[in-house]
Amino acid sequence: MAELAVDVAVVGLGPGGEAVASRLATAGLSVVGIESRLVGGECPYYACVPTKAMIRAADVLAEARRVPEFAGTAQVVPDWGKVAARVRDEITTDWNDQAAVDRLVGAGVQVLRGRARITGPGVLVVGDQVIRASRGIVLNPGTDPAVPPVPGLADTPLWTNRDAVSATAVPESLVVIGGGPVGCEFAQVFARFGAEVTLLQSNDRLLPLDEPEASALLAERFAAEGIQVRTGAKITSVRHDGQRFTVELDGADPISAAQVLVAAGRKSDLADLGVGSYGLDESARGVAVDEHMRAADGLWAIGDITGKGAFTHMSMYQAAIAAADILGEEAPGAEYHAVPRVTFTDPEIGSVGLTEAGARAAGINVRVGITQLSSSTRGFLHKAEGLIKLIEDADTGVLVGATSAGPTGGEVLGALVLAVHARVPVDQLRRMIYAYPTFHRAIESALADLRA
Ligand SMILES: Cc1cc2nc3c(=O)[nH]c(=O)nc-3n(C[C@H](O)[C@H](O)[C@H](O)COP(=O)(O)OP(=O)(O)OC[C@H]3O[C@@H](n4cnc5c(N)ncnc54)[C@H](O)[C@@H]3O)c2cc1C
Ligand SMILES: NC(=O)c1ccc[n+]([C@@H]2O[C@H](COP(=O)([O-])OP(=O)(O)OC[C@H]3O[C@@H](n4cnc5c(N)ncnc54)[C@H](O)[C@@H]3O)[C@@H](O)[C@H]2O)c1
Repeated sequence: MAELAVDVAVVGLGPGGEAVASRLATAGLSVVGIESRLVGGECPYYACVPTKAMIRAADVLAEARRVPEFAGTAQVVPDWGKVAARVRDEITTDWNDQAAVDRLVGAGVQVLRGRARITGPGVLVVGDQVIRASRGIVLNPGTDPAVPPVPGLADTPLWTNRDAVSATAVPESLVVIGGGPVGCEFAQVFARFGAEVTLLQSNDRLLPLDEPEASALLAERFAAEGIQVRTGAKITSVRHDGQRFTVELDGADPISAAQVLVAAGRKSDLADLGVGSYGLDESARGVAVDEHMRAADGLWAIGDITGKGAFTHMSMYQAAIAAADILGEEAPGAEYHAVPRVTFTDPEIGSVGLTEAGARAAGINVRVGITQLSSSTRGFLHKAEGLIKLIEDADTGVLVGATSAGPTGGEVLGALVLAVHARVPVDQLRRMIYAYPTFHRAIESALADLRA
C-alpha cells in the first residue's frame, strides 16, 4: 500500500472542509483533503445554491402573476428548461468540481478522490493508500438524505434533493414527503412551475422547529397557491407500477402521482467513517464536539455531523474555529446562542436563537412581542403577509430569539441576529431609528408589543 505522510487530513470537502483545508495549507501545514463525490460538498451542487436558483425563478413567476393586482396585464408562461439549464451550466457547471479542486490545489492542499476510513488514531485508508496525519484529522463528511422506513418506498424511483436539483422537467404531479425546509422549498418551486403538489408531513405542522405562527403563515400561503398540505400524515406504503407512484395513507385515500420526492431529514454513517478508532460511539447520529470542535485528541469535526445546525454558515463558522485550534491560535470557542436559519420559501421564514417554546422550556422568564407585516406601511404597500416575533428574557432585558417571516424575511433577520448575538438591551433597540417605510421597521412594533 502506498503511504502518504501529512500534518492534517481533512475527510470530506464540504464548505467547512474546503475552508479548513485551505486555511491550514496557507498557514504552512501539509494538508490532504479527501472527497468521495464533489469538492464543495452538498451545498453548491445539490442543496443551497441550486435550490436557491430554482427558488429565484419560481419567485419571479409569482411576482409576475401579481401584475394584474398592481399594474396591468401580463402573460406568464413558465419554462423549466431555463431553470434546468441555469442549474446545469451556471450553478453547478454540470456537476463538475474542477474549479473548486484548482482553488484548493492553488492554496497548497493535496486533493485525493475516494472514500476515507479511519483505521487508527491519525491513520486513514483511501483505496490502496494509507495516510498518516501527524497533527490529526478533521471530519467534514456531511449527511445523506434519509429515506424513511415506509414499506416499498426504498424500491421506487423516488427523488431526493440530489435528483430534484437536476430535474429536466416538472412532474405533472408530485408528492413531497416531509415538511421541513427541504420539503417546503421544493414543494413551492415545483407548484409554481405547474406541478400538482401534495406535501405529506408527519408532524402536526410545517417547519416544526420554527415558531407556530410562522408555520401557520406558510400553510396559508401554500393553500392559496394550491399546494395540498396534509399534516399528521402517516404513510403506510409506497409503490411504483413502472409509470406512477401510489402512496397509501392511514385514514385517507391513496394518492397517485407522477413523482415522489423524499425530504424527510438526513442521516450519517459513523461506522463507515471508522470513528470507533477514537473510542467514539459509531451508532450515534453525530459527532459530539467541544467548543473548539475537538471530538477526541487529534480529531476535530465540523459541519452537519456536529448536530449544531445543518447550515453552510455553521460549517464555515466551525471550520474557522477548528483551524485556529489546530494552528494553536488563541481564539474564542464556538457560541450557539444566535444561530440564524432561513427557509427560502415565500414568505421567507428567518429565525435566530430560541423559539418561545424553547425559551420557556429553558426556564427563561419570557416576554413575547409580535406584529403582522400587513399592519406596517411597507406590508400594506406590498399587500404582503408576514410577521415579526420577538422573545425577550425579561430578567436580563435582552432578546434571546426572534422570527422574521415575509418578503425578504431572511434579510430583515440580520438586525435581529445582531441584537441576539451581541445581547443588545431591548431598551436600546427601542431607541433606534427604523427607516420608513421598510419591512424592518416592523421590528419597532414588535418591540412595543413585548409583554409577559
Ligand atoms: C436541499 C437542501 C437545501 C439546503 N439549503 C441550505 C441553505 O439555503 N442554506 C444553508 O445554510 N444550508 C442549506 N442546506 C444545508 C447545507 O447543504 C449543509 O449544511 C452544508 O452543505 C454543510 O454541510 P457539511 O459541511 O457538513 O458537508 P457537506 O456539504 O455535506 O459535504 C460533505 C462532503 O463529504 C464527503 N464525504 C463524506 N464521507 C466521506 C468519506 N468517508 N471520505 C471522503 N469524503 C466523504 C461527501 O461526499 C460530501 O461531499 C441545504 C441542504 C439541503 C439538503
Ligand atoms: N434554507 C436552509 O438553510 C435549509 C434548506 C434546506 C435544508 N436545510 C437543512 O437541511 C437539513 C435537512 O432538512 P429536511 O427538511 O430534509 O429535514 P428536517 O428534519 O428539518 O425535516 C424533515 C421533516 O420530515 C418529516 N418526516 C419525517 N419522516 C416522515 C414521514 N415518514 N412522512 C412524512 N413526513 C416525515 C418530519 O416531521 C420533519 O418535519 C435541515 O437540518 C435543515 O437545517 C437548510
